[in-house]
Amino acid sequence: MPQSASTTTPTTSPARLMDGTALARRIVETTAERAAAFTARTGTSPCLATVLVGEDPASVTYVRMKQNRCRKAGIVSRHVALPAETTTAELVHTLTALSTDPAVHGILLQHPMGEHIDERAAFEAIAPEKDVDGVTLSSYAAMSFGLPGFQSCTPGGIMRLLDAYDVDPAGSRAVVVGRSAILGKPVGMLLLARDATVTYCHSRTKDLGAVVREADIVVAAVGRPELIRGEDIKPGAVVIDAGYNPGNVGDVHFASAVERAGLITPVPGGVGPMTIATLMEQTVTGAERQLGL
Ligand SMILES: Nc1nc2c(c(=O)[nH]1)N[C@@H](CN(C=O)c1ccc(C(=O)N[C@@H](CCC(=O)O)C(=O)O)cc1)CN2
Repeated sequence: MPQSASTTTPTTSPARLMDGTALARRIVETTAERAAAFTARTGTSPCLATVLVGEDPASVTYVRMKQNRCRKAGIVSRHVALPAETTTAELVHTLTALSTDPAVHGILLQHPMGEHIDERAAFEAIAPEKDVDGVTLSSYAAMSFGLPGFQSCTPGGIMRLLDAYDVDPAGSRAVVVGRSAILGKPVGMLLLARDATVTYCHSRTKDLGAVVREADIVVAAVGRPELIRGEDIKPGAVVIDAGYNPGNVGDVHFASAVERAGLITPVPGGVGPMTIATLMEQTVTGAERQLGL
């Protein structure tokens, strides 16, 4: 029976790890079966277009990881590499072309894209039915109302992890540290849609530690290495570390947090693999929907 995060018993033993690698592997296996069935029925494979502006080394790595996972899942990947000086208009043109190409079922625009680009204009050039990374306003509306639609991949992956570990957000106090468009904001919306009481913290939040100490579920999504420390974790809380920092360091100081949390995601091996598994799954869902299957 799902456990409400607000009723998990405070613990004095180290937290249980939430194994994102294992869950992601199972999701990709199931996705590969669905992709094979799609190919058998339609004579064409699900296709994900990845778009990268510039050559930021971390982004290059993430896109490569997505392409590798596509191969495992039986998804064709088509990559569009654009120079760093690409304008918003040029990027919008590329995304519009992919949006109208019937051979492409999903579009991933790697983030960040460079300060000169109007990020919202770029994301909105992705057709909602191909928005398998959950970044358009249409997808945000679906997430905030708890309606079917594509979820932002890291937030969607986090919700899957909570479900897999029988954590029911309903009635719990969830604190999201960070308010980015692809992570903090949407994960808060998904938690709210599942009846958590959600607080967002950000750079202007006063006494961050005091707010975090109230949380039954903490989602750290701010991109500040080891910002959240064990002393700020309520005993028995569920701690989700969604921080991507150089050197595979999360936003949570793992060694101290693991001593207080009830459940905790490691970095690496927690939220990261779930991000890509969610992308694979949603790409096949997009392909199925577009062909009316
Ligand atoms: N358009 C998007 N841009 C970005 C997203 C996103 O979901 N959509 N998320 C992040 C980065 N990211 C994917 O793009 C990502 C980061 C990390 C991982 C991951 O699996 N990390 C591994 C460790 C990897 C390693 O060993 O080098 C882990 O945590 O276990 C996946 C995806 C920003 N941009």
